[in-house]
Amino acid sequence: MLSYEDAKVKLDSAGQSHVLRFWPELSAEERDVFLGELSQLEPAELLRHCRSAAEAARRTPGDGDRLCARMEPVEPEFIGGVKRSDASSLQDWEEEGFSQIAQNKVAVLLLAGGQGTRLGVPYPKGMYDVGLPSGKTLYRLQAERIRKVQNLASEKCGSKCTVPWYIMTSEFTLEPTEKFFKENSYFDLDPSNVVMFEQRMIPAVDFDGKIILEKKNKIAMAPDGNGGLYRALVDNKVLEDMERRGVQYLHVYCVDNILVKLADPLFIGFCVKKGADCGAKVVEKAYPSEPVGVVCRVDGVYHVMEYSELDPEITKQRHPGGELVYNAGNICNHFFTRDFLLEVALNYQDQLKQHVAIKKVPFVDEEGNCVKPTKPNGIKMEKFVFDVFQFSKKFVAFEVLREDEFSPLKNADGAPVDTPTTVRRSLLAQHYRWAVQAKAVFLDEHDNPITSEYRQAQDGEPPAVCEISPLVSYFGEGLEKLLGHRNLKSPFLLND
Ligand SMILES: CC(=O)N[C@H]1[C@@H](OP(=O)(O)O)O[C@H](CO)[C@@H](O)[C@@H]1O
Repeated sequence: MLSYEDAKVKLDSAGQSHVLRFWPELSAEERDVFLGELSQLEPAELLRHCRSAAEAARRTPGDGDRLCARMEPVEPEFIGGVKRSDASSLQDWEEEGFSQIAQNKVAVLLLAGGQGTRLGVPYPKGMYDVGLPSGKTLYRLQAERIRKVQNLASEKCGSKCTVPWYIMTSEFTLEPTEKFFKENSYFDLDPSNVVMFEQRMIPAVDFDGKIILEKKNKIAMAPDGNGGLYRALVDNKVLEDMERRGVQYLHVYCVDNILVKLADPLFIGFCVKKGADCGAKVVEKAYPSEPVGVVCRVDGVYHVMEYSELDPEITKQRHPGGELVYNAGNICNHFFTRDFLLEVALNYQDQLKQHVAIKKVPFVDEEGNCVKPTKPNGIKMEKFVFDVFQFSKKFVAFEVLREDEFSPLKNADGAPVDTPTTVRRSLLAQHYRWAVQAKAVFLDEHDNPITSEYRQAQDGEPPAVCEISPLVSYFGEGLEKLLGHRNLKSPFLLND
């Protein structure tokens, strides 16, 4: 254990002596906890971090503007996609994806270290129950899709296979996530194929580069952003684990999209066939200020400009036909080869840009009272997962349909978009469409078939409540024999 003297030297050398100012008031137990936390900080790194946070905070607005000035949209012909490609190419890519899955070469990696501040729940977002008839949480839906895609690949290719599930958590989410998985018997996945690891935390600092104390014996820490992935892969020897299992391709995604297609064979197959080392799924942006990053080029290199750093005027630009110029919305679904990740881990992870988020960070004042600030007082530095695209030798983008693949849970109910209500609706609307496509007939409360006109309603609640277990259908397939020409009453739940 670090001694008080060592901690003092460490903090003094990083210009952070104030961190110990409440030391005389702490109990023996509180001191131990504090020293335990401080022992994890490395002085040189700490100094660099605090300095660069303060510098970056001074520089941010101009920096974003400079990048925006060098942005260009990606050429439409560069983007592959569900609407853009012919049926036989789509089939070809999907078969390729299934074949790679069947050979145990594909894994999924979930980014689940975030605190879900906007959603406002004190537990990991993946544990959220959005109010589906089945009561399934986001984690359960994802686990069941993994089980189903494994089964589909095994059936199609005649060999039993596994899609390992890597889950990057943080200090906030690791314990509850582990507990939740155990309580739910790993959703019937083999626990040895679910690998949880933790990303690093870094201190939040004030505008002068001084570490913020959250309590008298606790530094305000925050996860290092989803780009902390690359460091965490090294810290936790995850790439070695992938090598042992023979995994070559990785589908990385963030936890909050209820429609996520885990290990999507079409996307994987597309990327593999194109010889890509790195890829991103995109959707057409819904409106100029939609909070999604934009896939574009900066100085000719593929890049995602994050919504928080985009000039609002640029987001409003339109082509003469009315379409947004920067239309390729990032849905945080990425493809990487293991070789590419290895190269990033070895050569580039230190070069990843630090993005600055100015936040309200709770702190202790001079008298030792805990204060919840009313205006931003601190800087959290974050790395972004997509900032490695610039190192790619062959980057591809693949456009998918929003109504089929993107509905994220970001905000609490009451907000206009991306709430438990909107994501529940998106899933139920998709399942309703699948059932209707499979020629099911929904009956209204008077036992009359719901008319086709009614069926086509896109906004709001679907005309009937229909939920289909991912264990029955991964993406709408195989439903005709189960639902074709059946009369169904709402709410209808199709379980395995
Ligand atoms: C750093 C990062 O990955 N940001 C992503 C991520 O942002 P959030 O701030 O987590 O909502 O998810 C968005 C899609 O839901 C995507 O558009 C954006 O680019």
